[in-house]
Amino acid sequence: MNIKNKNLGELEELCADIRQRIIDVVSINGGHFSSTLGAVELTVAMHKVFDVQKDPFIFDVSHQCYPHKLLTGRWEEFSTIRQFEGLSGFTKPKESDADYFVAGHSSTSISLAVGAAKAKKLKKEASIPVVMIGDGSMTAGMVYEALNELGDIKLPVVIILNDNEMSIAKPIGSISKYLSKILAGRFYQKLRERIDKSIIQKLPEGATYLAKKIEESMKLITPGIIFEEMGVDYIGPIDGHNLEEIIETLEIAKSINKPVIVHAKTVKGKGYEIAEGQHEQWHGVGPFNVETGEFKKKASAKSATAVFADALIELATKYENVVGVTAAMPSGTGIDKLMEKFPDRFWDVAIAEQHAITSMAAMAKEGFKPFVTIYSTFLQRGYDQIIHDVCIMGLPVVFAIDRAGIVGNDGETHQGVFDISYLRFLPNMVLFAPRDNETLNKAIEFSYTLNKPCAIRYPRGAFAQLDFEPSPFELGKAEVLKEGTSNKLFIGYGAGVSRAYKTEVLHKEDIAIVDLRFVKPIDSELLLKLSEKYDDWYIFSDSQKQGGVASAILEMLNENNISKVNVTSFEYNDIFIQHGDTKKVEEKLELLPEQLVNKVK
Ligand SMILES: Cc1ncc(C[n+]2csc(CCOP(=O)(O)OP(=O)(O)O)c2C)c(N)n1
Ligand SMILES: CC(=O)[C@@H](O)[C@H](O)COP(=O)(O)O
Ligand SMILES: [Mg+2]
Repeated sequence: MNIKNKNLGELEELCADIRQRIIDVVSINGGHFSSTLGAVELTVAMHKVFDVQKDPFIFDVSHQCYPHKLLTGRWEEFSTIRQFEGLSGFTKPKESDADYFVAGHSSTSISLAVGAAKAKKLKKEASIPVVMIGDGSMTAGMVYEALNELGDIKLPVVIILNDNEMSIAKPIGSISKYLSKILAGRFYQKLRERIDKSIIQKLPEGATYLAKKIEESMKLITPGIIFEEMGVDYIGPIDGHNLEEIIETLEIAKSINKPVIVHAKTVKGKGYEIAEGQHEQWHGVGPFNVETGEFKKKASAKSATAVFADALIELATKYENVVGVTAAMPSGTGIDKLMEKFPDRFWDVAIAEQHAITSMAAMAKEGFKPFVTIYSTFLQRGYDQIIHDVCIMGLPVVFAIDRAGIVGNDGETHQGVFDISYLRFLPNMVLFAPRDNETLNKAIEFSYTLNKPCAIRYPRGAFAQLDFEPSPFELGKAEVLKEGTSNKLFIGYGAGVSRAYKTEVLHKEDIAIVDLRFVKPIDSELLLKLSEKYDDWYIFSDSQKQGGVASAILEMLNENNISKVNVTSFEYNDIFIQHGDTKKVEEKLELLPEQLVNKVK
């Protein structure tokens, strides 16, 4: 859609249409709602002032990119957003040239802009990267690594800081307090403008030293001093819903040919009154009734997250040295309940996965039992910290890995499929997984007794319930759930156990089922014994095949010179898994029990 020739009134009408389209579609499909509604005017202004054909438009996290999708040829297709084989909920260059990069994890945008600006300069292309980043995403370290270089090399980059005073939950830390102070202090901005007009501009020509001194002292009352001191100009705060003000400001920012932050104050959920303001539940939503704001799907079974949180509350009540963190996902990980009950022992550290891990490593050294509660996908951010600060030291940090396996509509940036592969080869690390709610309780109990780093994984949503008696975990011990009369053996890990079980039920033969429980250390004693009885092994696990559970089993068999066993892995094979309803995605991957049973046959 070319909006360059539209006047202010037409652009305002367009904003209203965009909002309506978002409300209509997200109320049916679900999606990231309040962030995207709050970014409508900023996005329209970006498209008015910059040229998406030549200026990289970079959306941080990109969960707020729906208006951008609507403005770049995806108005009709928007009804498929986050659906299987439909539009992605995030930016995705394969979907449109207007999407500069895939994003889904936060705080990468300014680094991308720095790289893009360097490239454009070398290629002698006239182009200005434009970033949109939220206040929550400004808490992560990568942002400051990028600003550190940007303020030094001073390439032209326009950073729109979309400040709605919210992360998913309430924002945490001194950066967010600082930004709020700026928002409260528009007075200083006015004062600065007045000093500029009444003093500096009236100085006689040649009084550059004096002008510089006044300019420097004014920085002390400049709202964005922290950015200015880093070498990046600051303009703001402006009203991020006032189209005229935004367009004017972006024109200035574009013209100065230097790195600049435009600080815009916005309201999350703007335009849908029920969601307006600081309401965490409107960040990411399921289908809802537009009239009443009531969510349509009620959770039926208790989620693994809720089971985990209750188990941890019990543990923390029993043992005072139990502590824990979340990196900006308090409700997503269930840690909100622990922060409420034990405010001195559980923390939200903002979007700072690396810091979360290393700070908990130190707590472990001091004799505490820390739980790093984190989504599988976001644990990737803290990989060096796991190795360098936890595993080398052999510290008893528990990684409670939520959203393991396919997460559904968020898609490839958020699937929790790599954790086993990237953790399994780390010395000192113990990896185990519960198969259902009862064994999740047992897993948490067991984790307390381990004096080593360990990781427990569990899925998004609820476990399928199984009827097997939950026995306590014992280090490196698997469990035979059922013997069989055929020569086949089903081995499940975590939520894979229930898939193995469902497949067995559909099969005509009587097949043995083992819950592996530990992928590291693996129960070689039991598996070697089973190799005498069963020749065809099938591995069920919600994890990447390469380096995953079947890999661990094959390594063990190879080390023990067992060649008579055929191993078939029903893990994900070397693929970034796309978005959509989990069942549809699994069907496409041919991983539904009714599909697996045919493969086994
Ligand atoms: C590395 C990483 N950690 C956590 C998240 C989960 N997450 C997605 S959006 C978000 C909040 C971002 O807040 P902000 O940037 O202010 O955007 P808003 O939704 O307020 O517009 C969080 C924590 C993520 N995407 N990436
Ligand atoms: C954009 C982002 O990273 C989060 O909002 C994420 O989509 C939350 O996922 P859950 O819905 O699984 O908590
Ligand atoms: Mg925000």
